[in-house]
Amino acid sequence: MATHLTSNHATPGLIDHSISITQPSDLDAVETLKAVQGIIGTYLANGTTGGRSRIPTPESSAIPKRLEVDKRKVDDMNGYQAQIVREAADLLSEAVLTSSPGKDIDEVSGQQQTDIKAVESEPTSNIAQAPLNTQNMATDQLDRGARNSAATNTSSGADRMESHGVGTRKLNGDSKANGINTKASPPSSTPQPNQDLLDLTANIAHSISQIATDDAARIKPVTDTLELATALRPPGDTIMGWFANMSVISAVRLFMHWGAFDIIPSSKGDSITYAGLAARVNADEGLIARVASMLTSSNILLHHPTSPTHPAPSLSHTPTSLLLISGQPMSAMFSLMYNHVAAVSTVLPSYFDTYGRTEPLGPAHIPTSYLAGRPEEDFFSLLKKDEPALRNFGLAMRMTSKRVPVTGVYDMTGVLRAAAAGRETVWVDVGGGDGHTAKEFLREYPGLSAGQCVVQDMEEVVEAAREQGDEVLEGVRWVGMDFFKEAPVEGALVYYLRHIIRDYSDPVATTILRNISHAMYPDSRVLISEQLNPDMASTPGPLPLYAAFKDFSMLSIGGKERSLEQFAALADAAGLRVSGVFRHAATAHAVVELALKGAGVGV
Ligand SMILES: C[S@@+](CC[C@H](N)C(=O)[O-])C[C@H]1O[C@@H](n2cnc3c(N)ncnc32)[C@H](O)[C@@H]1O
Repeated sequence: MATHLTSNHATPGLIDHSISITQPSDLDAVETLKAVQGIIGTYLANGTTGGRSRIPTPESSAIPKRLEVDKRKVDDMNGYQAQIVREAADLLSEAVLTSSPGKDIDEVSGQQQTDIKAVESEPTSNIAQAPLNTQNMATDQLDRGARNSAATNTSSGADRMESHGVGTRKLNGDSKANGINTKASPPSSTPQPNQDLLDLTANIAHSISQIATDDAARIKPVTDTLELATALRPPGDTIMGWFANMSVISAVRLFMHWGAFDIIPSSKGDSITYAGLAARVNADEGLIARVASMLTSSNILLHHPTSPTHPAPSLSHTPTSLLLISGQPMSAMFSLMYNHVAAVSTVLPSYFDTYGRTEPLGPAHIPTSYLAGRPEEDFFSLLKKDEPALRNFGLAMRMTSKRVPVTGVYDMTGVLRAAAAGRETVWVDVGGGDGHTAKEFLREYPGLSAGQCVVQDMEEVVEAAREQGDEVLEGVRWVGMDFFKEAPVEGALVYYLRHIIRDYSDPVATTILRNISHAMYPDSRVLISEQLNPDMASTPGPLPLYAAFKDFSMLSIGGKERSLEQFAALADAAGLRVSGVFRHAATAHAVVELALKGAGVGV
């Protein structure tokens, strides 16, 4: 993965490094989005000229009240692309024609017009290879766009059209998202496109141009696409959608519990009859059909009616259901989320009635341990006593390294310099689990040797990891410890905490950091690698939904996601200071670097 490191000294005294990823683009998706933009662009270009409408009147239009898809462009595409373009054009034309041009538009300086040609004429490769300052600017705008646009997730589609439309975007200064020029043009009495939706489509196209094969970079366009869908969906359907989701989750849970995903043949083209599956899981065929219906309706499994190739109704896997087969990290994560978020949600009201309406302080007396009937335990001590659950947790953590970047965020120059100079202990992975993240660093940076690395975790975890005998980790020093009580390795260059601090409340997180601070040398650094929330007080609009959900789910175990200001407060309480911030462009993930207060330049 090629990365560019840039520094942005926006906050005095704080180094803010932003990573932009230069990757090959997903051309099919980009072309599709560009075609959608082209349609919107054509509509806009025809729609207003100096205030005079050039849109054909409904009577003279061959396809009245619909955007006319450029037939030649669609014919050039493959069937799937063409279908997406037609559907998008239909959806957008509905939104365009149903959104009210009145109040919002009058409040701003006239209808804005997106100059889509600027994007269309720029080859995708140019977008990916644009000068760094341009890329970072675009990314920054995208991030702000995501935050602003996430506002709509909490309001109904109808509210959104009225209160989060053109006017809001304009007021938030977000009308030039992604470097796409917007021009003011006089208001027109003709029904006008909703600029917010057009900006969002442009955002999506831009984000897709940045993605390659890693899941992390796909999150942004997916989130924006969901927002687009939310904006276009009638409000009642949004709520009905939640009900449907609840049933999907129940059905997935049942199929996992019955081992049904494991029994459906996983090789391409293979299927199993409903009757066959029912027999294998010892269930009634009618029951299997009803549960499976939730999964086929939501495109998790594929239904095959009776046909020459399927003598009886059958089921087969999709790429999604393959991830739910036991032993897959995503399947492990589903169990984790089900047990510690979905199931815990049923006791949250009584938990807060019992403990008071305050953030859980932890590490014990958290919603998860309350549900388990052992409130005096903390999350990990509960896990330690349940061997399958502990194994499942370790497996689930592997999934997070696929979706959230491990390497490629922090600038490793100083680390590699210290490694080359022969420093005894360069890297201590605190709460490093089975060493899967240490392994990624060792693979990515051959200059760092296993003997210079330590992986610390609870005794039980370290024992199990050692037994795995992973080749890449050979030579790594494994240390069983309790980070609430100690930091047994002194003077390492880096104390790396990935997804540790977020598991705990402020007082507990401070204890962990303070213990580490006692082991640090003046040039040592703590690296906190996790989600970095925007500051709620100064950011217009709420968190992106994905970021909010991650924070809310941490509530169950007494943890939280934090902003830079919150990390700075933690650091201060632990005798440390924030010395750098390294953001990942495609996700909300970052590495926050801490140094001892008063220590000079280090890494
Ligand atoms: C959320 S996981 C993160 C694992 C890994 N850093 C990653 O990013 O995948 C938290 C880790 O902290 C470890 N842990 C929990 N309590 C601990 C304690 N008191 N002392 C040391 N390690 C602990 C857990 O066993 C687990 O491996």
